[in-house]
Amino acid sequence: MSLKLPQGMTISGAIQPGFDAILTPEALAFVADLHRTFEGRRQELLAARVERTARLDAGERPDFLASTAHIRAGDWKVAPLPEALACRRVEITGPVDAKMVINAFNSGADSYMTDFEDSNAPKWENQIQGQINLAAAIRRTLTLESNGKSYKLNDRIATLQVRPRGWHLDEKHVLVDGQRVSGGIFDFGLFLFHNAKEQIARGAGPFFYLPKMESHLEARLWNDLFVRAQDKLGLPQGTIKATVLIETILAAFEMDEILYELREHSAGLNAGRWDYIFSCIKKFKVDTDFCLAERSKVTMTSPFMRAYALLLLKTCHKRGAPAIGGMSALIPIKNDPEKNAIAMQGIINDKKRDATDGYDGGWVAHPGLVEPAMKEFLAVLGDKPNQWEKQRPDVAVTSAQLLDFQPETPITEAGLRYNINVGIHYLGAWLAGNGCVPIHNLMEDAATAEISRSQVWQWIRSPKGVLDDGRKVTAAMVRPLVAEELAKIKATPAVGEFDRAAQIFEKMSTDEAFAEFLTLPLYEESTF
Ligand SMILES: CC(=O)SCCNC(=O)CCNC(=O)[C@H](O)C(C)(C)COP(=O)(O)OP(=O)(O)OC[C@H]1O[C@@H](n2cnc3c(N)ncnc32)[C@H](O)[C@@H]1OP(=O)(O)O
Ligand SMILES: O=CC(=O)O
Ligand SMILES: [Mg+2]
Repeated sequence: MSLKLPQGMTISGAIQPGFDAILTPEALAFVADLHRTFEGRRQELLAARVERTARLDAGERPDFLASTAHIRAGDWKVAPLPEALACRRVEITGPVDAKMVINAFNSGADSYMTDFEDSNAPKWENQIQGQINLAAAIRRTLTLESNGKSYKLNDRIATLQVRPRGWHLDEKHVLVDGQRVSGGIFDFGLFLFHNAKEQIARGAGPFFYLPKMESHLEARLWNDLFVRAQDKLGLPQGTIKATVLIETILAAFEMDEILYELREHSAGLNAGRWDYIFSCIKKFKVDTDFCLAERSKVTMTSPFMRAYALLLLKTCHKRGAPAIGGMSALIPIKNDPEKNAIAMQGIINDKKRDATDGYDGGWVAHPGLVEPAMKEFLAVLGDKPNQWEKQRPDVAVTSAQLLDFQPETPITEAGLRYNINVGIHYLGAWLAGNGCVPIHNLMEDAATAEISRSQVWQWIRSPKGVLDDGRKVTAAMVRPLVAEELAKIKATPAVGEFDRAAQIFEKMSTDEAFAEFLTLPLYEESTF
């Protein structure tokens, strides 16, 4: 099947039946316009990340910006939100395949964040089929027959929010004037073009989640993109609403500024804890003083995570914006009631803490978690849809608290093996086109896997990368463990390209250079 493409655009992805309904000449022309208008700025902002990294590597430490002190001190609020975004006690998230989409919409959650990002491997087919699924779901025509089960949408479904890819990712199958299009612009542009008017007519949307930003200038780029997109499509300015994930340590110092940049389009902030931990490791990876304990010991009650969560909450409510909690990686455990009860208690504790702090809602990974999470928010909110009015004058978070990276211990052989095992398993699944998998009874996606692989890299290099029995973590220690953990994974029924994944994992952990994102070399490597 061939497509009619706008001038200057080429598409190398296979055009399967039905893809032409999404890749229409008009929608592609809209994407090309956004690309031509904003690609220069995206590249400048990506270059600014590289410069900032060099300064951090040389010992600079982030702080609240002097140049934007007036914004932090100012008395302003974000624009009022539509009714459809007032109640977000439980938000379920998940990748864009048809079964997940239907199950998430029907899950009983208030909201559903559909994910072209952390939980989705950006295979060309996943991206376009995901757009097809969402367009059909919005029009209430999405159905599926699978494994003898019939899936269709309930009368009452969750409010949709869409997470496009972050600024660092390209869509390699689509070139405009010989340049790759930004993955985020591609996902956002196609979704908005096909669905904005339909969603407005139905009373909810278009709403987005924006990932992995590192500065308020990156938020300004999204805002400018929204303004142009609304103009081009004849949508009233301010129609688009977006929640920003604060999931980098640098963005934590610019929460007010990010809300301010997006104030006509803001739907608040979300505490994206997994990428946040990864970002801390990445940004301070060469600091010989910095070294976090093994993954399982770094939690929302660790000092730097607690400071970040409270600052996010306080900032949002001061600005009249929702504060949404992140996701525990715990998921229901089948066939083991005891372990399952412990996992459920973990979810309960997580949501209870967020709700009691003042958060308006939080994310869950699985439909089986909607009810327990909802119970904790209902216990605090009662009949109210949110607690935006809850201010936290008692909270005063300093730079030092945001940078108080405890705990540093323990690092055990089991923790090292765990990181290697999860890293290989996740990479293997991703290369096979699956961006979210259960591993050792936890949800693993691109963000959680980043922690695993970056810890191994850092422990090899940091003088503090020492096991609790006194052995220094080294490349020579890691290499045989890679082989052993690979063998364990291959002995399970798990599906993935594990041999290749183990090679990539070993190279990424032992190479001198640190790969900025796991998904960048993987995307180039992948056959999709
Ligand atoms: C760091 C971050 O970015 S967090 C946000 C990104 N991560 C996510 O969104 C996590 C999404 N969650 C998932 O992908 C899955 O829950 C997994 C991979 C963790 C576990 O999946 P599974 O092993 O298939 O779970 P399980 O077998 O218990 O699923 C039971 C049912 O629930 C469905 N289900 C599970 N998770 C979800 C979900 N998030 N949304 C919708 N449906 C879901 C399954 O499709 C299955 O449906 P079926 O009974 O009709 O066949
Ligand atoms: O996207 C969420 C995160 O925790 O990372
Ligand atoms: Mg994330």
